Amino acid sequence: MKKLWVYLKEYKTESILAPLFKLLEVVFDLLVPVVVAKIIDIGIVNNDHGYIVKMFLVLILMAAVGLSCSFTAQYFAARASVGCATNLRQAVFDHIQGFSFTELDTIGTDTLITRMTDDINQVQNGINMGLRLLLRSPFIVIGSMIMAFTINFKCALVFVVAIPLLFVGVIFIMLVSIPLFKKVQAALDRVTGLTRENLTGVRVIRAFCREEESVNEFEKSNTELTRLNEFVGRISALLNPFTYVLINIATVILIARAGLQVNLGTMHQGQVVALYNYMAQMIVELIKLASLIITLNKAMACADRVAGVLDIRTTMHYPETPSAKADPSANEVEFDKVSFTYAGAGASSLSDISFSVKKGQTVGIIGGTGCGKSTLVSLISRFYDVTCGTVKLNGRNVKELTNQEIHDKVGIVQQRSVLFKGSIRDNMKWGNENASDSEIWDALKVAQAKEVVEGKDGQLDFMLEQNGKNLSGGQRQRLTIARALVKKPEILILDDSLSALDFATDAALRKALAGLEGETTTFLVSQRVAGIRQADKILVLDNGELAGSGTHDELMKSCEVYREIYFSQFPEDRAKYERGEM
Ligand SMILES: Nc1ncnc2c1ncn2[C@@H]1O[C@H](COP(=O)(O)OP(=O)(O)OP(=O)(O)O)[C@@H](O)[C@H]1O
Repeated sequence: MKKLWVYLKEYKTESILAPLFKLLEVVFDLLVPVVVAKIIDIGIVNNDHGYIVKMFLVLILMAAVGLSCSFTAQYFAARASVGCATNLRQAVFDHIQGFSFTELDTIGTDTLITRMTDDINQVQNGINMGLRLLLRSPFIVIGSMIMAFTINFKCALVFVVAIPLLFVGVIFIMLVSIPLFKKVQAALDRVTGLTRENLTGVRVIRAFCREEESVNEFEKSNTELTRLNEFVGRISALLNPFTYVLINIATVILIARAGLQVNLGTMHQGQVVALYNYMAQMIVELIKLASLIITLNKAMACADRVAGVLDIRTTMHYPETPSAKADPSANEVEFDKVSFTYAGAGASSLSDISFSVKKGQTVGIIGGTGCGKSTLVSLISRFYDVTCGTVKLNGRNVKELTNQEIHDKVGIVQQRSVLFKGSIRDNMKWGNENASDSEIWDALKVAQAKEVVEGKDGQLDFMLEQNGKNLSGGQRQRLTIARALVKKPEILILDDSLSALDFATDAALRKALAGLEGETTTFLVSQRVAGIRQADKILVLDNGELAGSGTHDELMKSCEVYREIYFSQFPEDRAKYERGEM
């Protein structure tokens, strides 16, 4: 929580001026009953029209000055709250960029989205209301009490009893409702998560006719959110009847006492009206204070959640400068007894993996679903830190390399093709921001995406929509491959990223990759033997373990897991193999 004050400190002047102008407004509000009392006790009692008109003009002047103070306070409060929320949103966004995949997996994107949007909006609202009303309401309440004392001591004692009782009630309800607001925001996370999952997977939902199940699941979460909101609402709503009952009892006692004093001749009617007005002002302010407290509770619960994101420290640290020199004679990539377990997962996804790859080699990685292929390649670009063992690039532990160095060296095309809103050129420049158009076209040519881009209006200037949704799946894949090629990586990883390509394009792409200038080391993750058969080295994974490594021919002889994968895809060869013909 303390962390968030830093963002408000930048708006120190506004944060001081907003309540200050609000207090000025309060001074005028508190003087109104005194002026009204004078109109009654002097103007009306003496039938002095001149005095009444004069005081009436004073009232109008006070209202005008009060209103300008109120506008000015609103202006400063809005500047401070919006500015603080903008800085906070930026800071949270920047902080999230530093998270490793482990932190992102652990906290989850849905809650991050809610915290960056709804939670920060609630904080903004809380700051705005707090700056304007947090001082105003108590000031009016206490001011009314003081003014009541200046009018009549005995009657003012009613205020002295009523006000502490009201505060106790308000604080009690506040303490009960704060933890509940956190639960509401967590339920909102779940609704956001479901909404995201359902909207992004809407095509699959329709294809599997799962609309009804989706609607039911959403309804369940939504109802839970409503139930929690209603529960918190009911508790918070207790504030209003509680304050009303107390204030009305106090008013009745006040009028009874004041009436008695008027009869005794120790008080004027105008003073009774003034006391009643102070009591009425207190009611309005206490109701405002009650709803302010609800808003502030909500804002504090949300601020806690936002601060929770800022409190997360990344577990992955990169050195500022490389702490060792690359050894050109060493293997390009080397895994030494590597094991890896995802945070929070019970079982390890990779166990005791060792292999080495020379510069320029093509490595195929094959294995059944969930055997650890993507996990293995994600360790090369240090998306995760190994649990045991070491991953080396050119003889250096990846942990000794700077972030920039790793990302300059390794180009990875992931299973899911992600493109961003913007022109094709902008997307290609993610690979290398200084890439010329001709370098981009070269990469597009290798990725078999040249024709795709040539067919679009404006070619490299063609605007992609969010996630590249105005392209087909295959077109997206080719563009993501081109994007990785633009930076001319020393190590290129294609993580099952040729799956949406037809056979002819797949073959042409592989040929083009093989003909790349320089010595690119390529990792091809595939479920299809045909896709990796020509590789210099094939790694066969089975349930997180390395079941074999070697060329296709070597593995056909030595690795049963590989043979089984091969025969499942080429069943006609099984008989030949059994007859010893291959
Ligand atoms: N972020 C994650 N958190 C926890 N477990 C994960 C995570 N990602 C993958 N796993 C688990 O790690 C194991 C290996 O997953 P991985 O994605 O590497 O498999 P894969 O061989 O690439 O599968 P596929 O061929 O289906 O893409 C699986 O059991 C999976 O459930």
